[in-house]
Amino acid sequence: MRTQAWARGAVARLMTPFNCPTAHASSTSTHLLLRSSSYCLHLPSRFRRHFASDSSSVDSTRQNCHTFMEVVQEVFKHGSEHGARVAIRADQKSYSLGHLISSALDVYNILCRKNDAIKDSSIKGINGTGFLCGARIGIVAKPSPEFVAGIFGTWLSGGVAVPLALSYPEVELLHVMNDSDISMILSTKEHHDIMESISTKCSARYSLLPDVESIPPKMDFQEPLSSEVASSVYSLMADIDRSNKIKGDDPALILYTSGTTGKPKGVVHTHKGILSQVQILTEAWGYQSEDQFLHCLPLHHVHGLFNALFAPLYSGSVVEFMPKFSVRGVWQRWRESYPNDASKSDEAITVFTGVPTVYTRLLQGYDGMDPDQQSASSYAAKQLRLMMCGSSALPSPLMKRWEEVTGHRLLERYGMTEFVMALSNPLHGVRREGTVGKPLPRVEAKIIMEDGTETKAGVGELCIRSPSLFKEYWKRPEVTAESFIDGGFFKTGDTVTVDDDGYFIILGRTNADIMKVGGYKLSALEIEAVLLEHDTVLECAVLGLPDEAYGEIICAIIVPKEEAKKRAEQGSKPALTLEALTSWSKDKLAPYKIPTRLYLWDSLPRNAMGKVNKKELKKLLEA
Ligand SMILES: Nc1ncnc2c1ncn2[C@@H]1O[C@H](COP(=O)(O)OP(=O)(O)OP(=O)(O)O)[C@@H](O)[C@H]1O
Repeated sequence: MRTQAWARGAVARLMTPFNCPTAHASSTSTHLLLRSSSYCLHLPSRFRRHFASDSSSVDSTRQNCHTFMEVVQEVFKHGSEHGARVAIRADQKSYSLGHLISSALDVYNILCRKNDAIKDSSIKGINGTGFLCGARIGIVAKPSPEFVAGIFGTWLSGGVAVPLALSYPEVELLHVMNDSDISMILSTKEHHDIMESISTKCSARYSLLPDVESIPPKMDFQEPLSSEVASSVYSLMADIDRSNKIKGDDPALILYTSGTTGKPKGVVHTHKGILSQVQILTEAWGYQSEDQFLHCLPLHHVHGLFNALFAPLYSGSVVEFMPKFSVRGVWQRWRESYPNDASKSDEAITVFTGVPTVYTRLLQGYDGMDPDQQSASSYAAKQLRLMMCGSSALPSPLMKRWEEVTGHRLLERYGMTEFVMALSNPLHGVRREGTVGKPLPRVEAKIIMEDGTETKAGVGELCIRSPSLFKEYWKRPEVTAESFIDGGFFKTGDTVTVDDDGYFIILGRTNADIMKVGGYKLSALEIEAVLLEHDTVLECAVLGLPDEAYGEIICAIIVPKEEAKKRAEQGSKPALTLEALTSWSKDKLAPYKIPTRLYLWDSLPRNAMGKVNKKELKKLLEA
């Protein structure tokens, strides 16, 4: 029987003496390891349970867990097979949960070694436990196993992980780092120089994330971990856990909002909240250990982090990172998964989630393919189990076209940095276009009108209560206090209504998408949805601009489709005029909803999540 090299490496690394409070506890298990002579025993079959669908014992122990890391530890403890199963794929390599944990323990060691320095520079005001006492650890890495190990290692150490965007310009990165008082930055070789220099500027420590070892290509990934290695790694984690007990209420994560309506705010999530959220998503969307996710989203927002990473890992699914979204790459990956001969590859993708712009771009790519490739692509996409969309409104024409091409009626859901996901169309049942469905399990939603009273069917502000609600805005106690109404419901700032069957309709951000025109309150999202039905329109953003007579006037910024642009260039005329748009809109929109100003642009400025910052656009247009 083979001994797994990575696991032996992990054990060797675990023998590194710690200069931290947990060192003594940990050394007990390292002594045990020193005495073990064989790593080749397999665990008894009763421990070889299925990762997610296993029945009694894993489930019941999981229910007693208060943190995501406790769940990871439980799963690892309950079966060596689980530790050896592929959890992540990236750059043509596969990584098991065991590899991730082993690397997380390395990160723990790094943080232990720099413990005093980290604590010195960590600020008060956060009630964390563990040896890091809630110090913020910035994680700057592309979507990769190193990123995941960085988060796990931070959590094991009692730190608060702050995933940072690689796309941020230096000023913004510095703003977030200074705002969250980062004590230490963990990054990878690729970003070494810039991160080292930035860490100096914000007086933070800096360290490289250790490389995560991958499963050797020829190794059967189902081969169980040797029992002694598995139990040694587990007992070390248990030691850490005993002496470094992290509580469910402790802060675990700070994520920054997209900044669509103002300067990004740091949102603090607890361990308990994170665990609740992954359980809610697993239950609602049927995530399972057979699932394989193709992940092409940034990891500093909830969509990429929870929906496409934490919840799949919790469910025992495989997450395959495609760090740079590529239209061609996604279609190709689906075609490889399901070659057009009724076969399915072992690594076939089953779940995909994206923002509306991702689906728009995938359709553009599809339109550029030859008929054979189109048919192979449609066939392959149809075989996936689930395709989801969210983070901004999914326009009806896009939803319809996607369904024609792939057979998938996209599951649209609604979420926010502050509570992750709250409303969703169903996995089974009617997915209603133009709506974001109903509250997820254990989530409560109510609509509060301007006078402060609740309405069951009218228009008002959506308020959410959920076990996954954030703890607070980082260092903004007044803003936190103002964001809640009685009973602990969070005010989302989104104006919504419901249809006759209780499906929620998002009318938009109250302070960016709700326009006040001549006494009417209008939803920019509703008008955008109609304009997108026009043959010429590829993308659009509708917003209100100040006007003396009407309060605001409706302005539409339209990105025309390529063919329309070409036709217009040939005829030396604009792709669309305001007159033409007005006449086309007459039987689709009430007269007071028809835009009175039109701009034709080549593209819309979007952030990493594909969102348009209307506040910035307004400033630009007003100027
Ligand atoms: N399916 C959806 N349809 C319409 N809007 C959505 C949908 N999903 C999310 N959103 C919008 O995204 C918002 C949440 O995004 P996020 O938490 O990133 O904050 P933001 O509003 O973009 O930024 P900030 O809070 O900094 O202004 C929601 O409040 C809502 O306006």
